Amino acid sequence: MFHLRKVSRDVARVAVKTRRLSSAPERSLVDLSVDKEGIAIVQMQRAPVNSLNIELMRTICDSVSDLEKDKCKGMILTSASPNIFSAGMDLMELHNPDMKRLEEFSKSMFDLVLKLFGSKIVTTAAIDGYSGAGACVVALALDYRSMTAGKARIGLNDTAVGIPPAKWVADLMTRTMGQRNTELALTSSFMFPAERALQVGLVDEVAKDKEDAVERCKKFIKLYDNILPAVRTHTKLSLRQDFIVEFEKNREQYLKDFMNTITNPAFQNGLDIYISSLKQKKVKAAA
Ligand SMILES: CCCC/C=C/CC(=O)SCCNC(=O)CCNC(=O)[C@H](O)C(C)(C)COP(=O)(O)OP(=O)(O)OC[C@H]1O[C@@H](n2cnc3c(N)ncnc32)[C@H](O)[C@@H]1OP(=O)(O)O
Repeated sequence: MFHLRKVSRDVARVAVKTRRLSSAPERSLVDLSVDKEGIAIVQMQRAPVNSLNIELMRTICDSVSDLEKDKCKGMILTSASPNIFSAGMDLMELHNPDMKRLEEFSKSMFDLVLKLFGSKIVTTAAIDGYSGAGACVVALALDYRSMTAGKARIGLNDTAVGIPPAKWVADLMTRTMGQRNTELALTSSFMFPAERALQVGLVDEVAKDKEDAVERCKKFIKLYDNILPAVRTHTKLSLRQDFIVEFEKNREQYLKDFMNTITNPAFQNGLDIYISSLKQKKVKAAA
């Protein structure tokens, strides 16, 4: 039987005072700070929309590794962009890609999802704005999500972009929302406002603004204050092991499938149109 007791975590190295790690140039895509309680804020700051390119994904991944090494209590993934959590995968990485870079991109995406999903620390997201496709996948890989009410939307709109969701993506969503809700969400590419996302289990709480969303994440992380970190991690990972093992087993195939989808001329034609429509929207808005 596990003995649950109040533990004094080894946060001294990280929590003596609020620390910023964003001064190093390779860290400029995220602002990373740790408060005196050992809770880290990993704030994406790849303007304008935090689209996930190789560098941003690697930076988030490395930040989480650092926080694990430092035995942080938990992390909150958030965004510096007002009204946007992240626009998902960087469409420019997918548009007429260089094959070597596309392979690196796919690997970085897999590494990030596995790092977050299998992280030893408590992982949360404060979602204050749009969180589509790849960004929704990233959020789903975390332990907890709070999302602001209002204009923010979250969902896996892969089918709308012309990407049939991979089995692992569907599995990840099913673990959180169940089979029926996942089927509806994936086939329709529905983008959920916070209240609807809460109803289907896509997010855990609705917040009134970003500050409230961050506070809710902190409160969630602190729920574990009375649980031994090693026991919590062991329990989490044993419950997630099936997904991780299956992913590692099929990783090469997932890579091939993703690369085949992206390099398919029909997908590239659709992407041309999609990117033009994004640019057009901007032109129309400016007119
Ligand atoms: C784990 C992976 C498995 C799942 C695979 C997932 C694949 C994907 O993630 S594909 C990406 C899906 N994302 C989208 O479809 C979002 C598209 N973007 C939008 O709907 C809107 O841009 C927005 C709601 C995010 C923001 O709207 P807003 O009006 O504030 O800004 P815009 O003027 O539209 O955009 C500003 C600027 O950013 C460019 N941009 C937008 N999204 C992306 C993106 N995903 N990748 C690259 N660039 C993006 C947009 O074209 C504008 O660029 P310019 O300033 O140069 O015109």
